[in-house]
Amino acid sequence: MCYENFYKNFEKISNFFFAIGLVFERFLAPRSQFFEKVNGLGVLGRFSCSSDFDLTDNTSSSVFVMRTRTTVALSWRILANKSFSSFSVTPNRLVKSSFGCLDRPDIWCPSPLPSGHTAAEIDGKSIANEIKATLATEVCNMKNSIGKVPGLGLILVGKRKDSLSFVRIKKKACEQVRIASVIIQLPEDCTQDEVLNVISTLNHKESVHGILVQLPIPNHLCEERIIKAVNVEKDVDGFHPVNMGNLAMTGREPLFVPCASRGCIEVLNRCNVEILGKKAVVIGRSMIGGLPTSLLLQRHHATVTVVHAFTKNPEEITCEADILVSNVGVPNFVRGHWLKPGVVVIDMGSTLVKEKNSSHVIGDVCYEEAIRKASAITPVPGGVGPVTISMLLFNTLEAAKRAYQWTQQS
Ligand SMILES: NC(=O)C1=CN([C@@H]2O[C@H](COP(=O)(O)OP(=O)(O)OC[C@H]3O[C@@H](n4cnc5c(N)ncnc54)[C@H](OP(=O)(O)O)[C@@H]3O)[C@@H](O)[C@H]2O)C=CC1
Ligand SMILES: Nc1nc(=O)c2c([nH]1)NC[C@@H]1CN(c3ccc(C(=O)N[C@@H](CCC(=O)O)C(=O)O)cc3)C=[N+]21
Repeated sequence: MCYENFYKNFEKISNFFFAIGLVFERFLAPRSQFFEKVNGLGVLGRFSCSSDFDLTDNTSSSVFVMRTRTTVALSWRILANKSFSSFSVTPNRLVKSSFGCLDRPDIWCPSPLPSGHTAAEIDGKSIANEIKATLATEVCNMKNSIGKVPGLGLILVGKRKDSLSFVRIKKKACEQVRIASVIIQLPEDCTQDEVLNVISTLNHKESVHGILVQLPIPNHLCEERIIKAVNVEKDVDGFHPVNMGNLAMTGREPLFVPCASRGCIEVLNRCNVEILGKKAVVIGRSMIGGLPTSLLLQRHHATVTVVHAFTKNPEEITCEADILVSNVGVPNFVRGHWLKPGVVVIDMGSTLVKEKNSSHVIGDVCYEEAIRKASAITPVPGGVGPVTISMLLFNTLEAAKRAYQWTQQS
């Protein structure tokens, strides 16, 4: 009875919100900067006023309680003037609620974004330039104070076009911030020992503070042994099992965090995207991309789901994400209908595609479709890739600072 009385009043209020929300959404929102807040009200109303349940039944009552709590939480968020992305955490699948399992289909669908909506394009190049400017100053200060600069050794086995291109980009970035770099190229058919010898030489070289073996390497070589051979203190890729293990363990600090994953968090932070408590879905679980990114997102207190090649119906998982990271290497893999409206998309895919005489890189996400749904998205090229490179420079400077026990103040 108590519920019923409360519900009657509650429904009146929520219907009122719903009506206002609809009016704004239909007539004013397309021209109003206040759409985000108003849409939130529409969502709130729509969420709470759907009355397809019977209050006499216990399960429905618990749903009602859940709706009430959600609505109160949403109201608080609206009043607290939070951003649109905050609304995207609305639980739209009551069936999965911990408040009781209902054998019902979805009863609320997110309202569509206004027609003509396009996501904010995240400018990774500018972010990378900002980071590089700070790093360049620090490298210069180091040089002036102790007469040393950080050094990076890049090992490239074989002649893969994409690897060659990535290594060149890394070397050029080093030059921009005055980090010394050396590329050591080995033939496709080199032996395991030859690679290990090069790593050992660089491990002992005082002027080299970071070592990177460009991946993938030819199949006859043992990736595991090669990565393990890099001195943990020079492992600027963060792929050494000790660094990766420490990343996975709460309370432990890896010496280096993989550059792409750090780049992903850097992009989210700089775009003021809240990570804590958000649903993040990472597509891919490779050592260089998906796995460390999922670990790092957990460290930032996101609730993380990993999608991989054996995941059934991946779109059912991705469409719940507030933050979606894709690291697969298949162009246009992620389609528009895989996304929840308002999601923030980080496209880590970077596949080199040949076209007649030229070649260019393509991401994993179908950009044209995604911009109709996402609130923000990293393009390819010019998104998270350049930030990844700047994180490699950051890690190399960190390695040198540790080696010389040098800090800005000293
Ligand atoms: N921008 C950046 O900073 C970086 C970009 N990259 C780019 O990311 C892409 C992936 O690289 P890399 O991690 O080396 O590739 P890998 O091939 O090592 O890993 C690909 C991942 O995608 C998963 N996958 C493959 N097919 C599917 C599918 N149909 N559905 C769901 N998941 C699938 C695989 O799952 P499973 O494990 O089950 O096989 C695997 O975990 C490349 O384009 C690369 O250039 C990589 C690192 C950094
Ligand atoms: N040991 C190792 N460490 C890596 O970090 C590593 C690796 N191996 N193997 C391959 C992947 C891939 N990766 C990219 C980094 C930057 C861009 C990048 O800067 N992309 C530019 C475009 C590049 C272009 O135009 O060719 C952009 O997106 O704007 C892309 C991909 C690092 N990886």
